[in-house]
Amino acid sequence: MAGIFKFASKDDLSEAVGDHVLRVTQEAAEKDKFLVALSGGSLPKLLAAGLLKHQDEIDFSKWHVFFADERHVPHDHEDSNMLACKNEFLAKIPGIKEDQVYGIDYSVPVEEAAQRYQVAIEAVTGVSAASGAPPPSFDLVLLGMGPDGHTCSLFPGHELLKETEHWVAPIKDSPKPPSERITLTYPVLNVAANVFFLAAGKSKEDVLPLTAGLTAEGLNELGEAALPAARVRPVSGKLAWFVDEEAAAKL
Ligand SMILES: O=C1O[C@H](COP(=O)(O)O)[C@@H](O)[C@H](O)[C@H]1O
Repeated sequence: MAGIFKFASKDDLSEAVGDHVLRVTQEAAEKDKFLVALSGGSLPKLLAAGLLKHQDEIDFSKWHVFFADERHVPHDHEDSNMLACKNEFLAKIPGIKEDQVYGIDYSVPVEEAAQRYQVAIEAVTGVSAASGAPPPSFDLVLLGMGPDGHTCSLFPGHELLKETEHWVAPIKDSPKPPSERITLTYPVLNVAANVFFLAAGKSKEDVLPLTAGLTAEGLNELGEAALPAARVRPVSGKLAWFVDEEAAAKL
């Protein structure tokens, strides 16, 4: 089972995540690049206060910000995960410049957009998928989870859960609109150095025991039948869940 941190309110949760992000950046102080993947949904709002609180202590100049998943829409579209993150905190942090934030190319078909996003990750990390090298390790991946147990744009029962080759994949039939999206895949998620899930609210209470609360043995037994969020288990990185009391009611 992952480390689970439980809080009385969303504000407390946000503050704790901010403290942990600060700690992780301090631990990576000797690195010249800090690779982050952000999510959309409820996460940008949940994360904002905690992160902004530490904006003078975190060296954002090293940050390269990608999105764990993104909807195939223009950058100023209300469904854009990047826009949500910009509105909530990215645009409020002077240390993060426009060219440190990697949006998808929505002007090309979603398959091409996914491929180009992987190329963008290759360019920043210097790791080439074609060379057969293992995927690069993000320093910090911040994930949300839907009430159905999806995370990123990895949905229960979807073919993409079986992806073993690509780091970024397109999806054209997302059960949650909009239908076209790109998403990081397990090969890259599960080599991250730190994965933090943020989950708050009653709509998550039924799914928390099946994801955050699932033991390693339980995961082994379920195998591919486990919910997408439960299958994010970094092989040597750290996994932590930040949840509020409402979400944790059935844990
Ligand atoms: O569609 C998405 O949903 C998930 C979960 O969203 P939430 O509102 O239930 O937190 C989110 O993590 C993902 O980035 C987003 O594209």
